[in-house]
Amino acid sequence: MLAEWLTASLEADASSPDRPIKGREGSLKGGRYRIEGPGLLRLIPDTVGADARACVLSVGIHGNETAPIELLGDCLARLEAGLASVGAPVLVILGNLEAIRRNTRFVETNLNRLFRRELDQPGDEAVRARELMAAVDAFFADHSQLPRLHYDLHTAIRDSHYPRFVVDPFAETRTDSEQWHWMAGAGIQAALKQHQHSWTFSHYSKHYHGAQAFTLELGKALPFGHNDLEPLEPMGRLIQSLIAGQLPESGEIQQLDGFAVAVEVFRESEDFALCFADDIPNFTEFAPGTVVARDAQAGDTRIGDEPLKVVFPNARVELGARAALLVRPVRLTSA
Ligand SMILES: O=C(O)CCC(=O)N[C@@H](CCC(=O)O)C(=O)O
Ligand SMILES: [Zn+2]
Repeated sequence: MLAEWLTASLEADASSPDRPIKGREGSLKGGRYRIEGPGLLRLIPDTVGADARACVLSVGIHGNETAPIELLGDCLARLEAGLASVGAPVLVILGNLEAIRRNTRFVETNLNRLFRRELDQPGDEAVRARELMAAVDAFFADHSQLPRLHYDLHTAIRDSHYPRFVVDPFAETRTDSEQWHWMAGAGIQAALKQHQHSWTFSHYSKHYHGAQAFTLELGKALPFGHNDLEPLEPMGRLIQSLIAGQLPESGEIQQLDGFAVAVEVFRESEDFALCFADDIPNFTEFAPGTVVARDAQAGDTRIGDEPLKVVFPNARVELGARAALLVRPVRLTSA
């Protein structure tokens, strides 16, 4: 049943989405699972491992980013087959169910900009954001004695000079350097530190719950069945270690290239354009003086005295939304 949970969540009747599966429980090696609602599953250990974290693992916050869903599906299948065990409490989240069904990034609005407690807007994605925030709040409250962790797994729209990288959301709390070691051990190639609040799902867990929380970009967004999961095997092992309540494989910080956001470009008007080809890879560098964006209201965005690299460029975002990040190299420290 567990391996089918992802499929069952997607197949649930949209008019009564939780009817077929909510409340179902089953046993696993080392513990059990309980289905909490549509796209919400808890793994419950019999005994919590000495190195366990309270882990939130989310996928499908953007509906067309399928590789993380397949990766997590493989981890759940291994659990169900008794090839792996549960040793930590885990909340598994399948984010935007309707967008996954439609293989689209979102239906009405980008779910990954809605994770703020004051959110009062209507619409299906806002309803889902409130459900997911409540699920995370309840989960962390139930495990307040454990360190908190949230990995929100994504894939990027375009190719990248670093196919696998993490975004470290801005927050008052420090990022634990142990995380850089785990990321390096899991085949992550770069880390990008945010400079201001972004109201993404990982930011929610870091800002409101003090969790170690990241958005992980694991390759390029492709439809189900077209993903090459081989480069994600080390990430699969990291996830399996977290579920088992064990310390993951550790790599060297030097294996990760560090970056920090220098400029965030927002689309302020209908008359907005990015001044480079639509298909350039993430982390493409622009020389000082280059105009990278034109906006009828905000004016031109020109690279200043130092070269900057562009990440997540997207001219077709909603008005007021982020259209690109311009980033500079920084050193990741183990302090
Ligand atoms: O490839 C892209 O342009 C977007 C990929 C994606 O969905 N990225 C996340 C990053 C979230 C963050 O900044 O932490 C997003 O845009 O929501
Ligand atoms: Zn995404």
